[in-house]
Amino acid sequence: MDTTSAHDIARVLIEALPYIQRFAGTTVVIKYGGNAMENEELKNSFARDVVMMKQVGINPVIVHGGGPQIGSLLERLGKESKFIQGMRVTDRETMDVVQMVLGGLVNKDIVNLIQHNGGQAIGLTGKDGRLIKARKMLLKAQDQDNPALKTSEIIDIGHVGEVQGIDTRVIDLFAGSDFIPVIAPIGVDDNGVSYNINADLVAGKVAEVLRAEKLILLTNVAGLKDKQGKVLTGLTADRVNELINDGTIHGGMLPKIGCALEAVQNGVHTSHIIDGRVSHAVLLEILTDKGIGTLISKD
Ligand SMILES: Nc1ncnc2c1ncn2[C@@H]1O[C@H](COP(=O)(O)OP(=O)(O)O)[C@@H](O)[C@H]1O
Ligand SMILES: CC(=O)N[C@@H](CCC(=O)OP(=O)(O)O)C(=O)O
Repeated sequence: MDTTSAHDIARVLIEALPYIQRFAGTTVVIKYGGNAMENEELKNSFARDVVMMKQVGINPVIVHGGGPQIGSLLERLGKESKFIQGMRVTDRETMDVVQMVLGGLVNKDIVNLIQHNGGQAIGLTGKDGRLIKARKMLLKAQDQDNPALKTSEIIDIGHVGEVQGIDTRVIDLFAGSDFIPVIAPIGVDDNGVSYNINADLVAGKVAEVLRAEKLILLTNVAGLKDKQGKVLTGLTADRVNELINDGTIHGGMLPKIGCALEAVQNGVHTSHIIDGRVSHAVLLEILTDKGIGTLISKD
């Protein structure tokens, strides 16, 4: 190693020091999904980031998605994926596939990845310790002429749930230990019925109940963009509502921004929508002066 690169390393470590001091002992909830979960190099860089965070005293809690993985198994089984307002229509058979893919394949893959990169991880679904209490999502139909408006008609999308409550006791077990919890977004109701829940919604609620310092949502774009494609940051509720009303925010970004905003209004310090296609995106957000992506705060 020459002196220049040794100096670069020293500079980077020193830049990270105030952030390590500030965030040590806090909880950071990360929604892991998209490209960062499909590309080998990005998978390992994500796992290293999480292991590094834990090592410097931050408590990462991972909530993962897996929509594309569910879709590909359904396709192999000859079943078509159907989404209404961003939610997967989930009949009984689809619910079995969701549980196999999210609770089995994807969850254990992430646990394995973290272990392989030098950390300790435990995989959970919302059924373990009844961590995620769910209820059936009652989806209101959209007005045909104006999709931003909802009608009173309820559409039945099967076993799709929303979070009714999070029992933090299971997660609390890990706070003082070396283990990083990895949570699959499957919930259960009072009658033991299982529900498929959008992973962004679960991450937002988990961050709220844990009073997390940060909620970080990894996605496949550089952040929330304006109509010209410029990434916006430093957003508050008023500005986000303007961007929703003028149509700048639409599609999959709507629920994402919704839970990012709700989280900061319910006690999370900041929410971040960041680019999962960038290697070490999580560490760049947490431990550098510039940060990356879109930051949302209460005021
Ligand atoms: N204003 C916006 N800025 C950025 N992306 C937006 C915006 N409005 C809509 N989108 C769309 O939202 C998508 C992200 O949502 P989604 O695909 O559901 O993400 P993920 O699969 O990571 O949960 C982007 O790929 C983009 O197509
Ligand atoms: C109800 C609903 O739509 N659930 C999602 C759960 C997985 C998820 O949210 O995955 P991503 O974050 O990768 O999209 C689904 O079945 O696809």
